[in-house]
Order: sequence, then C-alpha cells, then structure tokens
Amino acid sequence: MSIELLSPAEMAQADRKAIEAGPFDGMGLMRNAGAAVAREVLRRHPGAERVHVLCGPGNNGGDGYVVARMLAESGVPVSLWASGEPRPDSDAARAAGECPLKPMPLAGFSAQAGSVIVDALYGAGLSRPVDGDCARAVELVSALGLPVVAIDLPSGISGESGKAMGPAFRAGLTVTFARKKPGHLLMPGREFCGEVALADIGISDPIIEGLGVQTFVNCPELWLAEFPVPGVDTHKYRRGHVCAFSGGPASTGAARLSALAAARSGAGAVTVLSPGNALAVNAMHLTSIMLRKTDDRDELDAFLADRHPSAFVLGPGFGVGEKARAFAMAVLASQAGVGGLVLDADGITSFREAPDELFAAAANAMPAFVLTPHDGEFARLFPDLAADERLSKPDRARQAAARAHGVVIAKGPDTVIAAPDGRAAVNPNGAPWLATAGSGDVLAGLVAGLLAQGMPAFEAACAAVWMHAEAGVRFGPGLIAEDLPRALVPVLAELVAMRCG
Ligand SMILES: NC(=O)C1=CN([C@@H]2O[C@H](COP(=O)(O)OP(=O)(O)OC[C@H]3O[C@@H](n4cnc5c(N)ncnc54)[C@H](O)[C@@H]3O)[C@@H](O)[C@H]2O)[C@@H](O)CC1
Ligand SMILES: [K+]
Repeated sequence: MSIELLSPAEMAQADRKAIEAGPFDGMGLMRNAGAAVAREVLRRHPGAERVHVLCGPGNNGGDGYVVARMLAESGVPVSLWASGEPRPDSDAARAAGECPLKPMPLAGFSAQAGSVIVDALYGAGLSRPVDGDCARAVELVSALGLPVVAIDLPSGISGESGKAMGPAFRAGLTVTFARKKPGHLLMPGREFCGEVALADIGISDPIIEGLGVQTFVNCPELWLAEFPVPGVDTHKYRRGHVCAFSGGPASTGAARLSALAAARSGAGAVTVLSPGNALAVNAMHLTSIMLRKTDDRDELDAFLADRHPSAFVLGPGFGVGEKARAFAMAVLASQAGVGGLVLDADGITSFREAPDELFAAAANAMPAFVLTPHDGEFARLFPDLAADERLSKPDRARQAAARAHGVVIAKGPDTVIAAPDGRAAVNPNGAPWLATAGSGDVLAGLVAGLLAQGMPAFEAACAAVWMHAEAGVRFGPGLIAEDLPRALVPVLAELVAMRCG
C-alpha cells in the first residue's frame, strides 16, 4: 500500500530507518531524490531555455544541488542560486561539493521568460514563514509567471497542515519522495503543489509500515475490502433498511435526496419518515422509497420496534430544535439493532448548546455514529478545536471524533474523515462542482446506505466521501444534487467489479 500520508516527523524517521537499513546512506537517498526531480524536469520541460535552481541551506537545498549537477551534465543551461551555505559536514554540503556550478547569492536572483524554476529552498524542514530574499524570489517568479517544479513541497507550504506560512511558490509540479505528505492534499497546499509526482528513492515499504502511520489518502485501497457486495441469495432487508427524517411541507427535498442516495448505494429498503403535514408532498415525489408518518417520539419508537431499521439520516432540511434532539437521542438509545445514525446539517446545529449531551449518548450507543459537519457546523459543536490555529485539519477532526465518540466527516474541498481511534483520511478527489445545494444531503444518505449494509463506520464514511466526489468529478460542470444518485451508478459498478475481481 502506498496510501500512507507521512508527517514531516514521520518522513524524517523513515529517512533515518532507511539509512540504518541500507543500502543507501543519507547522501545516497539525496542523490536518488535529486535524480528523480531532474528526470521530471527534463521530461516536462524539454524546451526550457534555462533552469534556475534555488537552493536553501538544508537538505531540500541539498536535493537542489543534485538536480543542478544532473541537469548541467545533460547539457541544460542551469543557473544556481543559494539563500545560504549548507551546514558543514551535512549531506547538503556534500551535494554542493559534488556540483560543478558555483551558486550565486539568492539576493541577486533574476530570471527571464522561457526559464523554469526548481524550488529547493525549503521542504519538510520549513518551520516559519519564508521571508527576505526567499520571499522576494517567490514574488518575482509569480510576477513573471514562470513554471515551478517544487522539490518535496513548494517552499512556504507546511507538509503537516497544507497551510501557507506566508509567501509560497505556486508549483505546476511537486516531486515528493516515498509517500505523499498531508500538505499535498490539504488546502491550500493542494493548490500550491500542482500535480504531485511520487518518486521512489529507496525507502522500502516495510520501513513505512513500521512507522504506525495513522493518516491516509482516502482511496478505494483504504476501504475496498469492507465494501458491501450482495450475495446471490440476498433479499432486500438483508441489504439494509435506511430511514431519512423529512422536514416540514416546505423542506422535504433534502431528506428525499438522502433517501435516493441511500437506495443507490445498495440499501435494500429506504423509508422517508415524514411529519403528517408533509406526507402528501413526500408521497408525490416517491416511488420505490417508502413513506411513514413520524411526528413524535412515540411514533418513532413504534417504528423502531416494528421495522428494525438499520441506519438513519437525521438533519437535512429537518429544522433546528427540540424535535431533532429528541429523535437523535431516541435513535442512539435504541436497542433494536440499529446499525448507525448519520447526523448532518440541522441535526448538528440542534446540539450547538449541548454537544456534550450528544457525545455522552453516542459513547453508550449501539448504533455507529457519524457526524458530517462543514466548517460552520464543526465550529458549532467544537468551538475550541475550530479556533485552534495550531491544529491541522486531520488533527482537529481526530480530536473531534474522539470527543464525539463517532466518525467525523469534516467537509470541504479537502474533506477529512476521522475515527475516534485516531485514524484519519484526506480526500484527494473533491471538485468544485460538488459545492451545490443538496450535495451534502446526498453524502449523508450514502454514508447511511453503506452503514446499513454493515460497512464499519470509518470505512463507510471514507467510501461515501470518495464515491460522492468521484461521481461529481465525472459529471462535471452543470452538476446539481439531483444528478448525483444517478452519477453514482458507474462508480459503483467499477467498485463492485474491483471488489469481485
Ligand atoms: N536523508 C534525508 O533526510 C533526506 C532528505 N531529503 C530532503 O530533505 C528535506 C528536508 O531537509 P531539512 O530537514 O534539512 O529541511 P529543509 O531543507 O526543508 O529546511 C532546512 C532548515 O531551514 C531552516 N528553516 C526552516 N524554515 C525556514 C524559513 N522560513 N526561513 C529560513 N530558514 C528556515 C530550518 O532550520 C530547517 O531545518 C526534504 O524536504 C527533502 O527534500 C531528501 O534528500 C531525501 C533524503
Ligand atoms: K521546496
């Protein structure tokens, strides 16, 4: 598996362990890293009139000296600029010693149209905002619109959080080593990195596996083994029964979107639980999906006892208030074999004054609990975590999940899914087309549909987020939420084929 996302500290540990294990020492890894970058520069920019290599004082700069040497050996006109001397006796100093070009001070950096920039100023070691000559170089390159190939990370972007620590290069290509880092996928890092190419520099899989990494790229490899595929002998209730709570007569569409998505995900039966005064509106728009009047806790309890549903979606279009709180508590307290509760939108906001009550109920609940907040909703339930600027999005979501005793889907262009046990996955395939009304309702329904089919909560949440994004990307411009359930069909077909193949 190459789906681990390594923090800068984990990457440094991987480097150390690889050096201990051999065959490459630090210099060997650096030569491999530089060679991989030089190859990409030659491949992507064969017509470059000149390549400017900008080296910092650390090992990222060391990679830069290797790139400069190899490009020069290939006959490319190279200008080498350095922001400072490498530490004596470091690998970077050795790489500089092997490079036949003499670096010019970065303070005098200038470049012309037709040039390509190799950014080797800072990588994993970035510890504060880029300033001085480096910041001026960032500005100049951006003003000239020159293509940038970043080594490991664009200088100025945190590998841990993806945050821009002051000025940062906007790369067209970032070449990183062994595994991607969270900052390659988290915003705004994802945008600053451009395309990310992964190079093997001689750090073996067992070394990475030994690190106990808890952060992953959200892709089918992470959860496919748990993806539900019905057996030939199945029947509809064995494929799970999802229920979506509808709002009043003027806000019923959201629950129907959740219901449709749950049905598309493979749940065998889906019911919309509707207030009596919205039954007629819902009935007019439902065909294969069932409908049941549920106005109060008694009616919900009777339904639970009578039909033994598998998973619930509560929140889309539901309205904020006591009724949402009572229904959520009833589902979490259910001993009737309910597999999961997905709390979204108004369901989340309903607990803004009393999140601890919700979390205490989830701690003792039989149903798996999944929360799907966007940033605003996240801040309502976890104001302290939302305000803590030191936390990366995965760490924020991890802490929220542990506190909530549930899986948290922290939505956004870089959706993060986190479990109470510390696992977190960063979604790589989000697209702007998904930022449309009702898109979240579809996601909530998908999660519930997968929970109903017995998929474990973290994997169900990850799979739903990935499928939702994939359907949106493939549909592209013009997407509205109503399109998503249908757009899921080819994605599902491929997953089932992969699972069975
Ligand atoms: N053996 C290894 O450790 C390998 C490291 N590799 C490269 O090494 C890089 C990491 O090297 P380093 O740990 O030396 O870190 P960097 O080269 O990213 O940074 C060097 C040093 O600069 C200082 N610094 C950080 N931010 C600054 C700022 N904004 N302004 C001024 N100074 C600042 C810090 O003291 C930091 O340690 C990776 O990104 C990768 O490119 C690769 O060569 C593969 C092998
Ligand atoms: K860099």
